[in-house]
Amino acid sequence: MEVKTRAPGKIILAGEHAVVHGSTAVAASIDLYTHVSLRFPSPSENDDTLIIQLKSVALELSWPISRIKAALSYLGCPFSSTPTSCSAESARSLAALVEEENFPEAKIGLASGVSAFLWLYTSILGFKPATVIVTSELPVGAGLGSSAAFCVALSGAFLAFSGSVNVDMSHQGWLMFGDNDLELLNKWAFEGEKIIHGKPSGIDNTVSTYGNMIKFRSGSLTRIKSDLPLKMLITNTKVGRNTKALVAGVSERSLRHPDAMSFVFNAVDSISRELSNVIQSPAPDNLSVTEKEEKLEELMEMNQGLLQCMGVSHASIETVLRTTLKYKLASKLTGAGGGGCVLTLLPTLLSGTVVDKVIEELESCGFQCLTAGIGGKGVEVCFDGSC
Ligand SMILES: Nc1ncnc2c1ncn2[C@@H]1O[C@H](COP(=O)(O)OP(=O)(O)OP(=O)(O)O)[C@@H](O)[C@H]1O
Ligand SMILES: C[C@@](O)(CCO)CC(=O)[O-]
Ligand SMILES: [Mg+2]
Repeated sequence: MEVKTRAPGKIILAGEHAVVHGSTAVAASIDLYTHVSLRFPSPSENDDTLIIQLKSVALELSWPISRIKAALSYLGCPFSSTPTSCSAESARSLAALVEEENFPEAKIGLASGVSAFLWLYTSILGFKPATVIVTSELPVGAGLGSSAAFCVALSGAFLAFSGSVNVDMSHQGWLMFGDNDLELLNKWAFEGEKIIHGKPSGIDNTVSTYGNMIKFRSGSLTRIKSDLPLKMLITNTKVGRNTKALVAGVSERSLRHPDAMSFVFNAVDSISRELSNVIQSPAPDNLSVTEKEEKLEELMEMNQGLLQCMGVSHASIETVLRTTLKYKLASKLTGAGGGGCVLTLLPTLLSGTVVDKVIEELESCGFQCLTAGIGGKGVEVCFDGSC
C-alpha cells in the first residue's frame, strides 16, 4: 500500500523575520513541490525497518523498529491524535538516533530535518516499518520554504494512513484534504518546522498547506484574492545558509536594541499591509496595473532596506540588487536571507529582451534564475499510480 503527497514551496513578498516578532507578512505558494511517497511492507516482506531516502540530498538512512522503540520508549505510546511538541528530552533521543547512522559530516545541516521526520512519523504512525522517499524540485535551504514543504508533505502522507483524517482512498489522481484535515496537518507540520527553524512564525507551513496567496500575522491567516498578473524572477545566489541561525540572529539583535528593532518590525508590518491592499481584488482604489506595480516595487525596496537593518542581507544579495537596478527593476531577498533567493518584480510591460538580458547578466555572476507560477494549490494526496 502506497500513498504519495506533494506540498509546494513559497515566496515571501513582504514581512519575513518581522513576522516572527508579530508583524504581518504576505506569502504565496509557488509551483515547485516536495514529493513524499510512503509505503508499508507487505506481511510476506517481513521487513522490520524504517527507511528514509532523501533523494534531493542523496542521503538514505534506516533504523530497526526495535531501536526506535527503545530510544523513544519513555514516551510510552507515542501515537497522538493531537499535534505535540518535541520536548528537549525527545529532541536529544532523536538526535542520538540520527547520529548512530554515521551521518556524513558534510551533511550535518540536514540532521534537524531527519529529526523532524522521525518525530512526525513516530508521533503520527507509531512504530511501524515503512519506506519513505522524499524528492524535491525546491532548492534546499535557499529561502523557498523547503523545510516547510518537507514537513507538510510528510505530515500529509503520515496522516493519510493514520485514520485521523477523512480522505477518499479510492479517488484517482491528486486530491485535496478537507478543511478540518488541513488544519490538523498544518499543526503537525508546524511541530516539524519547529525542530528545523527553532522559532518559526508558521507562515511557511501555512502557505504550503493552503496554497494561494496569504496575509499572515500571529499564527492566523487571511486569504488574499488577487487578479494582478504577478510575475517574479527568482534568483538563487546559491550561497548556503540556515534559517534557524538567521532567525536567532535577528532575535539577538532585537534583544540588544529593543526600541529601534520594534520600529523596524512596525514599519515592516505597515509595508506588508499596504502591499496586500495593492495586490488584492477588488482593489480599494482604481489603480492601473502599472501603477500597482510601481507601488509594489517601492514597497519591496523599502522592505529590503529594513531586512538589511535586521542584518540578514548578504554580499551576494547586494550583487543581485545592483544588477537588477541597472535595468530599473526592484528586488528584495525572500525567506530568511543570508544568501538564498532574491525576488525581482517583472512588470507586465517589460520586454522579453530585457528579461533575457537580466537573466544572462545574473547567471554570468554564477547565480541561477528561475521563474515559477505563483499562488497555486496547497498540499495534495494521491493513492493510485497515476501521480
Ligand atoms: N527535500 C529535502 N530533503 C531533505 N531535507 C530537507 C528537504 N527539504 C528541506 N529539508 C530540511 O530543511 C532544511 C533547510 O531548511 P531551512 O529552513 O534552513 O531552509 P528553507 O526552508 O529552504 O528556506 P526558508 O526557511 O528561508 O524558506 C535542510 O537542512 C533539511 O534539514
Ligand atoms: C525568516 C522567516 O520569517 C521566514 C522563512 O521563510 C522565518 C519564519 O517565519 O518562520
Ligand atoms: Mg525553512
